[in-house]
Amino acid sequence: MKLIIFDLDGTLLDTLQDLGDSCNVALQQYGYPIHPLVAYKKFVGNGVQKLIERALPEEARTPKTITLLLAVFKSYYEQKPITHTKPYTGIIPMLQELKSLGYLISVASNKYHEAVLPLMQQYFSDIQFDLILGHRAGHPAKPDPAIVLDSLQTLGVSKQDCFYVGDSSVDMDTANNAGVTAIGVTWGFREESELRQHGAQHIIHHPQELMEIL
Ligand SMILES: O=C(O)COP(=O)(O)O
Repeated sequence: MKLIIFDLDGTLLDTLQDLGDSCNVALQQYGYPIHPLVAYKKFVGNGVQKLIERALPEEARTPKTITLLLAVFKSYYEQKPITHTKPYTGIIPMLQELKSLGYLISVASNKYHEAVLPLMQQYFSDIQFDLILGHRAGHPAKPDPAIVLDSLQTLGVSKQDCFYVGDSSVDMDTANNAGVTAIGVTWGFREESELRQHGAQHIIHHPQELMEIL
């Protein structure tokens, strides 16, 4: 059976504005300069702790400050209604088609696991994902291949039957580190050149193009 593993932020869901807004609220609360949304395209990808670290001025990137801002970020991100997040155009029909053709589908995100689950419930409750994994404390984050290898083991799939789909260098590195096929998507947060430099074996510009590769 073939497994398609999807990254979440920038691949299935456009989460940029809600992430950026939440981080800007935290920055503002402690008197640090905020960023335009476009800057967040480069900050997202290695989990929320890294997002906050990158958003802070270099001299303020201490563990204590990051922890303080992280608490504000999480309370805002988890409590405010998620208003701007949405699946990219064509994602839902593509997922439905994969399921109807018998593929296994899963999510492997660097977003903390507790935030991944409600988002999946809110936007994909009609689609039966076979596994959903966000970043869990004590587990290495992507680009470490552990999350992919765990998924393969849990679902009983071999590497050659696994395709990993993502929008960033972190995703391409993760797929290559795990030894599975790396598919880069250009509708997310990063440039096609970045995906190619990090070993994308295929590049797609619209979700429907995925079907041609599988
Ligand atoms: O939270 C992040 O930084 C990125 O999450 P992702 O792995 O779903 O892109």
